[in-house]
Amino acid sequence: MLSELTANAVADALARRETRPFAEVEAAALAKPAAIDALESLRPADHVKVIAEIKRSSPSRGSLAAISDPAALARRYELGGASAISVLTEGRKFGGSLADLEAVRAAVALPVLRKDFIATPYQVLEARAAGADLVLLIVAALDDEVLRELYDLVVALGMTPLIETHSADELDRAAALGARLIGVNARDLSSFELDRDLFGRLASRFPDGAIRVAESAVLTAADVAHYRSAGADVVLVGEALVTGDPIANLSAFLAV
Ligand SMILES: O=P(O)(O)OC[C@@H](O)[C@@H](O)c1c[nH]c2ccccc12
Repeated sequence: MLSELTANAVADALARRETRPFAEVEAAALAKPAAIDALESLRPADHVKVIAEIKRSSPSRGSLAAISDPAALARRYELGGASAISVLTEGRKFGGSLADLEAVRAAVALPVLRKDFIATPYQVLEARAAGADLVLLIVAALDDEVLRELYDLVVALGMTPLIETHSADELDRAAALGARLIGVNARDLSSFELDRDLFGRLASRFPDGAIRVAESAVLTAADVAHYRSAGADVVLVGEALVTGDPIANLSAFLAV
């Protein structure tokens, strides 16, 4: 079942009146320098890798941090050893924007993820035009036909799709796409409840060769260790980094 949050965000995306014509965004996307190869940056290593997220607020946690200068925060993430930066671009619930992503892109050499409720090709083109290297696609939000269309477009534009799942069935759908980078979100987008053990229960279902990302619910190094021992190659962390000292937290997480 589609959560209310996801359903509303997808409805917003589908209903948006675009200010820039499709052809113009497409041309801007195609004119960009090539995207960074995020599969290379996130390749499994003998240490866990971190995707560090820029997130002002969320429906489950309310306001987290003001973040007046996302570019400065992204530079701290880079300095602290993050392997990629996630930028929430959803405005209504998460307080983000594509302008945040553009500012981050200009400030760091790391791959940048557009984290949003992506439901249309227009949003994918917009992501590339803003300089994104990765695009999040949430399996629960998309039927297989649209998921395939968006996945193929992300790849055709030279970007990497991060496929978000929250159940065995969704993980199987991600595998059927041929996804190389798959996340399990510990947060249930309907109830907002966290289940740190979901990743571990699903870990054996990841397709061979896929990079395994544990998303959400990392507050301490012990949480990172928990995910790592369950098989995570990468952890995606928001709250702990925007509310705490990002450099100190990153160094603790990377030492796991
Ligand atoms: O702040 P946390 O618990 O570290 O979580 C980060 C990230 O996983 C979370 O922001 C997220 C994961 N999937 C999403 C989909 C939409 C919006 C947000 C998200």
